[in-house]
Amino acid sequence: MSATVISGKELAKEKRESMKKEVELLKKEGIQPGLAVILVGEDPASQSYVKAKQKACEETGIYSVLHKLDDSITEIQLLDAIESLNNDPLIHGILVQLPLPSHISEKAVIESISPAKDVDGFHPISVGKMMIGDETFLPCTPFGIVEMIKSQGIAIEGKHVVVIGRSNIVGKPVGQLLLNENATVTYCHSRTKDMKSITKQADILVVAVGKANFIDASFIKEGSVVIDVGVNRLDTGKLCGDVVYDEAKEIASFITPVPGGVGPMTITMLLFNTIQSAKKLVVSVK
Ligand SMILES: Nc1nc(=O)c2c([nH]1)NC[C@@H]1CN(c3ccc(C(=O)N[C@@H](CCC(=O)O)C(=O)O)cc3)C=[N+]21
Repeated sequence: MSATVISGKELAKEKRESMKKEVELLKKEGIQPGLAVILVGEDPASQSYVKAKQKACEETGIYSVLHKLDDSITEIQLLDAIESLNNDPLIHGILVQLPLPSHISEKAVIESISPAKDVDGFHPISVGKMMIGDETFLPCTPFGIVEMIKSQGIAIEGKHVVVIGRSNIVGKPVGQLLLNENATVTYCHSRTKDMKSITKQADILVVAVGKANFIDASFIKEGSVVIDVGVNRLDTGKLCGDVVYDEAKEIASFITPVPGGVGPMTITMLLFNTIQSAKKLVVSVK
């Protein structure tokens, strides 16, 4: 039997429609959610992601500003730009597009963003709160993945989740969020021995490696849920995930496609976090 395809694109569309209504109501209260995106340099992939984020803001009624900075900028200049956005009352969310040029410390930059405007959820304060289950901005890709799983009525509690990848922006936090939902979580990574024997036990397999065709059908348990976080641009220009989709689709019960899967949900949760941030301000003004 062929798996049910979880369309991130469709779910994103639904969520963005209801967020648009929420933004209209907020505007009536005199507040328009505002997102600032900082892009350093000319990387074509980063440029296209940033464009997609801006378009999504526009469609939802969120105010967005793009700060395009030359890649010769110094770290101090970038930190100054962030500081002025931290103090800008029209801005509720700040996103610095990663990766940054190698002469700039990503750690210093992330830590300079006010935790109150950290809509990416990358600041150590946000990460710590997520870890202990306190309310905070959740990182957009992991948050989007949890929403996709829940949208299908799939129970997470008690399930064996296997995450392949341990990056700070996807692998580690997606495991933590699913643990918070009472899953049993195992992490696999480049030093894992006999990865297949572990992934074969996964009820929910999250693949965040960044290598095209890394996971074929032989790694997947019959009837499992396969979440493909990979965004790999092939030489042909085609975008593909980390999973051999056509094979996996015949074994899994649910699968996310690339494109049209996790990517559009990442942007949607960024909009969600920006609206949440603006709402906190409304409450504090009242
Ligand atoms: N501070 C920061 N926050 C991020 O959230 C962040 C980042 N830096 N750096 C880069 C990654 C990557 N990322 C994606 C978002 C959407 C799609 C997306 O919507 N992809 C479409 C296809 C897009 C295309 O065709 O190129 C899809 O999968 O259907 C992909 C990748 C956010 N990132």
